[in-house]
Amino acid sequence: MRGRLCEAGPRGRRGAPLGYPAILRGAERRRRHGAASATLVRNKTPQERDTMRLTIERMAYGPDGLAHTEDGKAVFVAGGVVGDVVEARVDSEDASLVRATVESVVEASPHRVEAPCPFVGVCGGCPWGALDRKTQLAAKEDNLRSALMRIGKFTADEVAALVRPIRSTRDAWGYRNKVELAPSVERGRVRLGMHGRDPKQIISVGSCPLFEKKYSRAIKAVAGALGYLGNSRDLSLDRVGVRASRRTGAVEVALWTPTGPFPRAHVARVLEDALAPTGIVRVMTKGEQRARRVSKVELLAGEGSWSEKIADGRMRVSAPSFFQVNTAAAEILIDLVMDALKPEPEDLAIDLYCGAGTFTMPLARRCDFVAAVEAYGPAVRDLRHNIDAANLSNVDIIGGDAVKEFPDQDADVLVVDPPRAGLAAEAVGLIASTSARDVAYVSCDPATLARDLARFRADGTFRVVSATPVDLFPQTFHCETVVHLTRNN
Ligand SMILES: C[S@@+](CC[C@H](N)C(=O)[O-])C[C@H]1O[C@@H](n2cnc3c(N)ncnc32)[C@H](O)[C@@H]1O
Repeated sequence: MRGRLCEAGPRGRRGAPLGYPAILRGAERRRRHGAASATLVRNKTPQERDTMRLTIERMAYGPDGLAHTEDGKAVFVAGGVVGDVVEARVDSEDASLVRATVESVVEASPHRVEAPCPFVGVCGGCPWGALDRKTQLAAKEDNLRSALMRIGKFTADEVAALVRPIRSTRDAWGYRNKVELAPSVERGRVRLGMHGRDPKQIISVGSCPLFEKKYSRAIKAVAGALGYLGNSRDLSLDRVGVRASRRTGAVEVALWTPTGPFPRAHVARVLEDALAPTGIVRVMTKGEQRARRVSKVELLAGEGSWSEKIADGRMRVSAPSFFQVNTAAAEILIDLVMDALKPEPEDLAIDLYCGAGTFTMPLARRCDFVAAVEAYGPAVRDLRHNIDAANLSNVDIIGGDAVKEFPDQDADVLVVDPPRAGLAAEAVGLIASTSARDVAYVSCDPATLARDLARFRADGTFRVVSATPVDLFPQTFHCETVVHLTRNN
């Protein structure tokens, strides 16, 4: 196995991490399975579990490959890559679908590659890491087309005309400016690792090839320092965020804990010795585990927020605020939004779900005035800071819900970038009530995007000009899309 970047973890036969399918070769394959075939067979394993031989037909919108049983039932196959013939163990089955996990690859797909991490398929970070990039990109385009047809009810001809080729950056690995580590206790010792495919499982890794290459040491240093400290003191860590920028040199460690006593000075000293980050903060939360709210961000050492250069500006982002995890690909989003809106110096703009200002700042540099709406307090404060630091005085920052606090001012151009849930149902009518000539919809979920585009179509004020997928998250099924809508005449 090339380039073992991750250090420890669960291992199966031949030293492969558990969950990582064995690829059978030549005689061994023929002995165990006969000639590879696309037909499904059901055998009992020694553990009396059903296994199936399946051909993976395509990648699902999710971590798995998709296959079908002989009677046409969909099978979501963990560890399967489009084109593989696999022997898969059935994990669950109901009336409509089967979930299965690859036990062995009988016939490896020509699209299968060796990933630079042995935890592909075990760790939740890069479920498509064993699939070549070209096929990943094609699968993301297909998934967008499929959502627009199935959910948005666009015809195949309409979709063919609307969906542009996917845009991507060169970095297929090492692109993430942020990772999150979670604590676990193994044999009485505290460890920090990544969430597994099964989110309850924590995978101890020494580094992650998705994380910013220049700071590949950071994960091991933070996990080692906090694991060491956690064995002698109760840190009550919920999670630890590490953000790093090769452009500014900023490295921030954010420790998420409930309110209460915390060995601040000790933690800061140990982390500074281990990593010398530019900032260490503690994000204090309160409330029940599932619905914890941030009550305060406490500075432990250095700077209280992380900084990044993006497009023609610089942004500061505090630990709880959203920031696009792939800065170079986020610049493609900004270009696509500006290409769609073509803002003019006398234009009024609205930026809904604006975060810390990724689109607000480029709009403010090009337009006369921008009204920017964001619900999350820390992001509103970051936006205020970013606008001031950039000497921009033409932005009205509105803290609140994008629908309830929809700006009173009119707009010539408008951008929306909602979370995965997409737009609130009332948003389409509110957007249609402005005189905006063009709208850019930035989406991280093809399904809710397709639903919302159907709503725009039903409303009739705007029509879709183009939908451009952007590969913001290589090695995963996630895909960002920028849609350009223009006013119907
Ligand atoms: C996908 S992020 C985009 C942020 C920003 N446009 C960017 O690219 O950095 C979505 C943002 O919407 C905010 N948000 C979530 N629900 C909201 C709501 N109902 N009204 C306004 N903002 C909301 C989140 O806090 C988050 O900052």
